[in-house]
Amino acid sequence: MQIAIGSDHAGYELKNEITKHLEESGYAVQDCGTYSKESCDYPVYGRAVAHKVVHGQCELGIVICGTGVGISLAANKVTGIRAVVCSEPYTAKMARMHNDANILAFGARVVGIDMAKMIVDTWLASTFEGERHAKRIAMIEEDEQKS
Ligand SMILES: O=C(CO)[C@H](O)[C@H](O)[C@H](O)COP(=O)(O)O
Repeated sequence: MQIAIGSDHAGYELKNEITKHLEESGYAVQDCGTYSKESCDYPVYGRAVAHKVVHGQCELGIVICGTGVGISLAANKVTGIRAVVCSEPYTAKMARMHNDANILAFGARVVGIDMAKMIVDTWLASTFEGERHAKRIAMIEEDEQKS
């Protein structure tokens, strides 16, 4: 599976750790930047990961900033993206099972490396349940088309 990953400067080091973890777990990772700890703007990287996902170059995406908030807001501006901020595995699991989240976000200033790995592993191991949840996702998509 191809996974797109991106971060701003605040998430740069955690992005590298998570990339290594994903590759060791057998995933192919497309790194959308940033590529240093120099201060930069999270919308650039949230958008880049979101485009990889909506254009089918990657099945899923992971975005990291200080809190996960800014970069997920940016990703969610791209039609078809459902990005969620998760600080623990339960929300990550439900975000896949009920919300079919196609981008996972978290904050490098919020979670440590071990928690981040648990969040990522749980999210990737979970699958969308469909049924009543599919109807609700369709409602969100309908609203997206209207706005
Ligand atoms: O968007 C954010 C806040 O929700 C992220 O945490 C950013 O990484 C943060 O704003 C960057 O802050 P900095 O003071 O420029 O390092």
